[in-house]
Amino acid sequence: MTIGVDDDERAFPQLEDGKALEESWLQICSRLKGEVGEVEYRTWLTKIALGPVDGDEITLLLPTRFLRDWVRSQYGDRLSELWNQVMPAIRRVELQVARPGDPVAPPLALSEDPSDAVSIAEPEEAPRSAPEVRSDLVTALDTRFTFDTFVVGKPNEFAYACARRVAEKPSSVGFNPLFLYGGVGLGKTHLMHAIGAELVQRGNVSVAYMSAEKFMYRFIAAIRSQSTMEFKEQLRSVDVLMIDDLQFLIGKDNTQEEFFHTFNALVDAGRQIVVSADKSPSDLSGLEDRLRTRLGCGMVADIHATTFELRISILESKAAASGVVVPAKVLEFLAHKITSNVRELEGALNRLIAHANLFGRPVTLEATQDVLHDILKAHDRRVTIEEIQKRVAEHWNIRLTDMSSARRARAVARPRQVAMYLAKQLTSRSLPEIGRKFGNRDHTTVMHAVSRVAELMERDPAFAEDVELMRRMLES
Ligand SMILES: Nc1ncnc2c1ncn2[C@@H]1O[C@H](COP(=O)(O)OP(=O)(O)OP(=O)(O)O)[C@@H](O)[C@H]1O
Repeated sequence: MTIGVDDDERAFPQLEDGKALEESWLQICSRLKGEVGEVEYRTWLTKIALGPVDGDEITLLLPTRFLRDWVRSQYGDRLSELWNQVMPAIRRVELQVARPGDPVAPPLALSEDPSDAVSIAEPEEAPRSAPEVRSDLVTALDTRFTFDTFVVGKPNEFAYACARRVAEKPSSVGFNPLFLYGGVGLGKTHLMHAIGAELVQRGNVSVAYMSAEKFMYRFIAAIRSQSTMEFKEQLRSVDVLMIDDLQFLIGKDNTQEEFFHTFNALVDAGRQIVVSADKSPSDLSGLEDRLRTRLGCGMVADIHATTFELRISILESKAAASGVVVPAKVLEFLAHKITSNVRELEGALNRLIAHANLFGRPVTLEATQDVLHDILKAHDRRVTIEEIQKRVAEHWNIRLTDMSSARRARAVARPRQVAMYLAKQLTSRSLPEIGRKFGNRDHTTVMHAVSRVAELMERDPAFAEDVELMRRMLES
């Protein structure tokens, strides 16, 4: 088959050949979608527009240099193969950045779902794993976190309603940015992923979700590799940008600055921003004033601590989804005992369910007390990290603020490590949670502190006695 293209003209082929080209493209899209999965397809591949054909070469156009490079590196070979299979006259595929005035066929609208439009057998091979391809900028959306699996109650109904609204009508006046805040493990990340999943499912939007920590590391990496322009371009080409745990940017002035510019560029271009943090914008001291002001300009929604009723509903829903029968008595017991956050509640229930499945025994109250012995013990003590920091600071005669400061002098660093060690031993907080309470330190710093203190306790009996004394005081 030949494609009627005048050599000098490099025009998008019209009439029959144009139609054939479009049909081939629909088939290729359908195959690609089956191979890479819905989310990835919508994020990256719907940005491609058909460009001109020149002899045996077709040009595919992308809106930015970054996208062009990304699509070339991730899908370039596959695109060539598919074109060649579907339309053997095409032997080469050229990927280019669209220039103003380029003759192009528009990208595929999502309403024209290619898999519906053309019936083609799905490929046999397993789809490429999304996290691998997206890890460079975005974290793949967790498919478990949807609106359907989010249990709504008084403490989170407002945040839930706002999240739904943004998912239904992104960038509406008054909802941009959407700022979700609340304590640890109360569902902020879950709601953000739910927004992303809904948006991707509904329409032709590209969604980027990442933690503020990842934002910073990507930014630093871009500076090192002298590719900040690409980083900016990549971020600014998305329709919806979601940044989780923004409090991580406190004290990271350069990254804050970059985020501020990205934020402005996106909002000015009518794109949606969703941000989460552990405090409201006005309480995020340590963030630049101008950023705090802009963050508070849209909709600010608080997720409150769970109530007993909400904890029960969440447990009921998760138990039902697992298929294991968990008696109401056990659910009530857990909802009474584990009040701090949903993540822990869920973790406890999952452990019970795993136990029941493994040993084929029914879940009873006795079994619960036995299986969750350590978690329940930690909750009985109810020692808080703040309390540990205060007692340790008093004992070693340092300022409480040094628990979160950047000072590295041993007289300060050692008691801080002891406090981290005790926080790990006496509370059920995870390493990242502990790190956050110690001036937003990384979980690896906490891990190092825990092993360092354990090692010192083995070597130095006087030090071990000090730490043990501290532990007894805190436990009593
Ligand atoms: N209302 C809810 N319904 C169902 N599951 C929930 C709800 N709230 C929280 N969860 C579950 O609890 C776990 C922790 O939630 P999530 O990670 O969203 O918390 P977070 O507020 O982002 O915490 P962090 O401050 O640590 O970032 C997740 O597995 C989530 O699915």
